[in-house]
Amino acid sequence: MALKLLSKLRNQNLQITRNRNLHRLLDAARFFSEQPVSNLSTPDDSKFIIKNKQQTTTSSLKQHELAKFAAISDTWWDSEGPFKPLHNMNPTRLAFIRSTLCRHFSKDPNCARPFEGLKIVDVGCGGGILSEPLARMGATVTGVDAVEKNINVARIHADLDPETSTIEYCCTTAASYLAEVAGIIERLYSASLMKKVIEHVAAPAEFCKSLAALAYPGGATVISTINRSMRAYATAIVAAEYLLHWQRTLCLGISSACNLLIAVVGGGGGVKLPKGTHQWSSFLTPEELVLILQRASINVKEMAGFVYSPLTGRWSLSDDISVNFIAYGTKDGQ
Ligand SMILES: C[S@@+](CC[C@H](N)C(=O)[O-])C[C@H]1O[C@@H](n2cnc3c(N)ncnc32)[C@H](O)[C@@H]1O
Repeated sequence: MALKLLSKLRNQNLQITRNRNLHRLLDAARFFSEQPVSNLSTPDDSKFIIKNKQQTTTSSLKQHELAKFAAISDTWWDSEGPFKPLHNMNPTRLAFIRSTLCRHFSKDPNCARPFEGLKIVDVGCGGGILSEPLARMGATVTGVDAVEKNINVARIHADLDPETSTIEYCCTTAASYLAEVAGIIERLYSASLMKKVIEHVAAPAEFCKSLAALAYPGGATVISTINRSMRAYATAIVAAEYLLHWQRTLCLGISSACNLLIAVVGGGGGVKLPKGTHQWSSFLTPEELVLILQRASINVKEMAGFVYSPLTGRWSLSDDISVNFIAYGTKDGQ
């Protein structure tokens, strides 16, 4: 079984930024191929089981996570607020999405509206920070989020510009949305995207299955998330959520030391996040994500990391996937 999976992964011609990463992925594949899919879900899934007449499904919702986003929903478009990291990362993640989707759909990445003719679903769209530029690039965009306040903010903001007012926003989960469109090929998408969401859901494997099913056969999926590494713990949690909070109450000298530490470990992006935004145990390693996606009929073709430069205050794409990373995959079939 493990060997079959390994050779399948090798045959996929996975384009990963470093061979070292490819070996790590294959090693992990050997381990995870022996684990049932349910082991890749968080232990508190049982609280979120929804039963209906036909089947038992595991809901992707973590109510306490959703409450965190609802509480700060009016700050989505404040580029200096809690969502500053997402605003800062946007050009970099859009560059990856533009290059991979243009390659996949044979579009010209250099034209003004490269996504003309593509239907894209942005799952866990929040206030629409990513959905809006996708619409400006010509895509027909649907944004889906489980928090009503987020969807309201996204709708109001998108309506301010005729180019983004075309975005369709729905307050629902990926699974419920899928139940609506399942079996109607015209309602499926060229690409399904999920940015910084999987680390907030209860059942990542189920969630990815819904995400994959929203794309038509031969379509694409792009996912970004945070690696469950020690470095991610140091930067995305300790530095971004705690040190920068303490910094407010400490003297200037210590404050500079905090900044230096954050700059040295990198990846925190020099931004202050609300405490409890992330739970390290909910992060997935790239190896786990590849396996989960594979089981959802998505073959990961390319992966890249995001790194933050404290000198320029900017994010860029890198071969370092130890903290923030993004993956592009294609869906089986034509
Ligand atoms: C960190 S935000 C990311 C927002 C957006 N994708 C971006 O990168 O700009 C995570 C979003 O996922 C949403 N979310 C969490 N669990 C969800 C679920 N099961 N179904 C749909 N949305 C969910 C939250 O409400 C929140 O808006």
